[in-house]
Amino acid sequence: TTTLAFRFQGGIIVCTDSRATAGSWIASQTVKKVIPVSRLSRGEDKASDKPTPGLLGTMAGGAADCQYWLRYLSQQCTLHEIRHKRRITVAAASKILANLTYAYKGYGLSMGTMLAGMTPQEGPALYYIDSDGTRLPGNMFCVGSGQTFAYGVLDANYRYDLSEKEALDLGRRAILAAMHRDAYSGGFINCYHVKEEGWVHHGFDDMNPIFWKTKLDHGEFSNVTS
Ligand SMILES: C#CCCCC(=O)N[C@@H](Cc1ccccc1)C(=O)N[C@@H](CC(C)C)B(O)O
Repeated sequence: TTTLAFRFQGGIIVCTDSRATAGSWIASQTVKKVIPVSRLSRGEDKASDKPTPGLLGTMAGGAADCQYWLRYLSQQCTLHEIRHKRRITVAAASKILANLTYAYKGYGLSMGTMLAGMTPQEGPALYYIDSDGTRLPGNMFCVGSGQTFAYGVLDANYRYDLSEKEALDLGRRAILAAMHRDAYSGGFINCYHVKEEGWVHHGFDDMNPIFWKTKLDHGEFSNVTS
């Protein structure tokens, strides 16, 4: 897995790959590793331009652990919003998950997650939470077996004042680099933009045509002979 998220002037970009593995077996190429955490989404979240209010969570590590506990978190967030009649803050949502993983520390959970959202109280907020019980606020995180490849691209090109298009393209290019080099990352590039009104899905695109187009149009990956 390769997942990334970064804050910039236009909100937060969240991008992931879609591969699940079991050793060298590729179990899936179509895993949805970004899930809406508040407002349990019903049905397909087609790439559209209308923002959906709420937070996004990302998955890396044990597939079952991530799927189970992010759904649990989503339910806890919904309960919070019912009881307090207002959207949960990213700080509070991440604390629910961090407290849960810390309670299970040593039991063998494997999860590396990020929570991203924009609330009136916090503005654009991004947290890293993992199964060790670590909870960190930050401006940029890359999580998963391909994280180092993604960091290389982000660290070389990130600026806070990127335009929305530049930020989306940078997020996708960083995931592409990791999908190319990391055997445990691949499949589709899943990309979201989180802003004031909520999140917008910007595509679930097969990496193959994107890789060859990047090579052709930008002369990158020139070490690769077709
Ligand atoms: C078979 C099968 C289902 C997937 C098994 C399964 O959890 N694979 C894991 C790798 C892993 C992790 C811990 C123990 C063993 C195997 C996996 O693919 N994780 C990806 C993210 C999840 C959300 C898909 B990524 O981190 O690589």
